[in-house]
Amino acid sequence: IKHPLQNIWTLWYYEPDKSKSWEESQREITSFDTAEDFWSLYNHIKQASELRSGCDYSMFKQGIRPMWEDDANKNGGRWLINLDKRQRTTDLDNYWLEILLCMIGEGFNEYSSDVCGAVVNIRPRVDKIAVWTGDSRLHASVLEIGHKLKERIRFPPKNFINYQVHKDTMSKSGSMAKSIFTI
Ligand SMILES: CN(C)c1nc(=O)c2c([nH]1)N([C@@H]1O[C@H](COP(=O)(O)OP(=O)(O)O)[C@@H](O)[C@H]1O)CN2C
Repeated sequence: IKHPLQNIWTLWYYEPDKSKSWEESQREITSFDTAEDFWSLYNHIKQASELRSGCDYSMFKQGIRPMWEDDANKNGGRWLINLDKRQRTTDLDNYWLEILLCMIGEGFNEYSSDVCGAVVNIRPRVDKIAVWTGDSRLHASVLEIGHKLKERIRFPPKNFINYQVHKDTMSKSGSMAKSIFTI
């Protein structure tokens, strides 16, 4: 028999399309709820580093759309990892896979219920990976998730990741949204 996961997860793919709204360009690929089905999906699709600039993968718990406005995300925020160009060939795919495995394996322990999903953005200058949590006011939970994230992907301790509230990211002026935590 297959190894069941605690949650059902859905993979989304975003490709910029001038003729469509941002939301219409978010395409639901498929959902899975066993480890085996995760691996068949993962081995079947392009690696994040092979996507064209402007594209995203998102993996969220079934029923949560990969957007700020979803009820599960609207009071939440994200731990944001910025990767420079060089890291696209070295770290991007490794970090992304580790984060996917951590999420589907409920690796954030008692705080796994606060995790909504993760997003990887392939961009011309800086690629980004983010873990989205459901309530930015649960500071203990947010911080635990952040520390677990850095530990799991073996992020260099001297490098920092920031937690941004989605409401601040939505209203950001310029490229830098406010961060409420930096670890
Ligand atoms: C429902 N809705 C429209 C809506 N809901 C959303 O949840 C949502 C958007 N729109 N996003 C749009 O993409 C632009 C780039 O963000 P980016 O995160 O790709 O990052 P870059 O600026 O391309 O690096 C954002 O500025 C925003 O326009 C992003 N986003 C998450």
